[in-house]
Amino acid sequence: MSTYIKFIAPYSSMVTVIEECSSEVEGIEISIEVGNMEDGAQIAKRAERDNYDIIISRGGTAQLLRHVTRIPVIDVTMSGYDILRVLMMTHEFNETKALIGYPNMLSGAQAVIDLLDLSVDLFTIDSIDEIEQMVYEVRELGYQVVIGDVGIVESAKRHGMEAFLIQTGRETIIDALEEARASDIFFKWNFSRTEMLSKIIKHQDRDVMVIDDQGDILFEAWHTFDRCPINDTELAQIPTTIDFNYLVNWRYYIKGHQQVDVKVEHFVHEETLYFLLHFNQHDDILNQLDWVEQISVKQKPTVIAESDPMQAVMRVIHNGVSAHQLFFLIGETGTGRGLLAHYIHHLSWSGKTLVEVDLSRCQFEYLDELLSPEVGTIYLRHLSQMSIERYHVLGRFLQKALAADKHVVLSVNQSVVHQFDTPLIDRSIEVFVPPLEDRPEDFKGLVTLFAAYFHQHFGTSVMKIQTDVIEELKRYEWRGHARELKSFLKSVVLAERGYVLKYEHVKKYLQEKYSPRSTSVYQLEGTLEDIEHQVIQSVLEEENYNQSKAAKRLGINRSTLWRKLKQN
Ligand SMILES: Nc1ncnc2c1ncn2[C@@H]1O[C@H](COP(=O)(O)OP(=O)(O)OP(=O)(O)O)[C@@H](O)[C@H]1O
Repeated sequence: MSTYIKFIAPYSSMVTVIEECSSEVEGIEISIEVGNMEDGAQIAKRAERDNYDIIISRGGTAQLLRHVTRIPVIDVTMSGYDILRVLMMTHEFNETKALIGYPNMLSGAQAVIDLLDLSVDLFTIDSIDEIEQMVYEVRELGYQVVIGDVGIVESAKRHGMEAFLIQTGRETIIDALEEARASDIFFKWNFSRTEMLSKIIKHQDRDVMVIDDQGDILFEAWHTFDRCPINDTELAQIPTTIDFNYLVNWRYYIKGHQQVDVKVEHFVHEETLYFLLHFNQHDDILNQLDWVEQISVKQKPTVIAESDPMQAVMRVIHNGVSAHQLFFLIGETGTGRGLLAHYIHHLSWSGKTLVEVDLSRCQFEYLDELLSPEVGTIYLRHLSQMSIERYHVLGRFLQKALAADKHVVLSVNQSVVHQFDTPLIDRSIEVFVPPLEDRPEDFKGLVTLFAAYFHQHFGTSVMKIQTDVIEELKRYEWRGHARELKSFLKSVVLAERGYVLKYEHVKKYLQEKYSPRSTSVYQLEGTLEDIEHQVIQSVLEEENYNQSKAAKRLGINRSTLWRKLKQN
């Protein structure tokens, strides 16, 4: 793209030199007019209307033009050569000579005069307004010849003096033309970049970024995000992995539980490739499904397994986890199947998410969403409440899940392997989780663990449990297994003020719990949540730990009941 230059020459003899020089600078189209000061100002105004890119002029005229036009004005500053030429030319004259000019021009002139031992005196002016007065004073001082710029020469002539104009040489004009061209390129580049960025802002794109082909950031604006949600390495990879056959490329990043979608558009501007990135936080669909709960298992779950049957369970899990992906945890509700599912997940996928799925309420058309890369283990519950026709859909999903390298854990009350195809079953293990009465050796560990848990979570004071408390607890029938034991213990330790959980105390609570009146007499201690929990436990007991029946009686749905049970 050419640079259109209006050269306003302050004197006519400059025109020929400019014409000669203009062919030596590439990329310019030049139009020359002669006009000093006010005449020059009129030319500049016309040049602005005619859309010239840049004006070049000299000295006082250039200074004046900067006030009358918005087009950039380049000043052809006088060089040492220009001054040297005029001084050499006037050297032969014997008349006394005065060089009048602005300070910047005179400092160079003084050096030339000193070096060549010339007889010229210098007189400084700071503005055009001082010209007349200075020329008058110089004449009064007896000087016969005046050297200077156009304004000074004209004034000297008016005062009847001999005057020599400092002419601009070729090299100075070429310098000015090159400067005009370089400045114009810079202005245009800057202008179009600003225009491009303002277009982006006008579109009100909120989370956007413009990067160049090196991945360097030129512009960024954030609204949903605090800052760029992808890291520097990911950002730098974008330009190198774009398919230019498409106007728009997409990139997806998993950040925690969120998916970040990046729409990448590319465009060429001034021969440079740029990328416009729009960032979107992808709605986490799993979050919206109320039959799915996403859990991050950060710590290895503590599983009490002192008893032989529980040790056998742990051995099966440890030995099977590397070669098997599908686990059937067979046992009654409250025996710890959920805890074991977390444990299995932690063994292989501690950095990923575990999703708990309530099959009784599952929308099967969304099941594939569970196969997203951040999910490590899928824990399926309430299979018995899923309609039998769904088995083949579930079977297909299990195959896909195993192919996607997930672990799947199913908690069931009895063996269901006969419902599935052989290829699936070959990759599965059945783990029989024993009822609490079959593992009395675990009571001590469980009671200690639960007491510590309540101390941590509710600030209860019990730190130590008397041995006969454990023995007493073993004698009772815990139909809700570990969950019921935990719940009972919660009521007891909440009421306890001392550090030691004593036999008499526990005995009293057990009697109340198992007396016919117990279901309607609640401990009105603790928070509203604690009292609610006692009510839930009583109803569960009365319904023989059938959660569906209990939920129905309490007027809440099954998943709410389950969540409430889990909170404790
Ligand atoms: N062996 C164990 N060691 C430590 N805690 C246990 C153990 N077994 C069960 N628990 C605790 O008892 C409570 C009930 O266990 P869990 O929820 O795992 O049972 P579940 O068999 O999954 O029952 P449901 O299917 O009804 O939820 C949980 O708080 C769990 O942490």
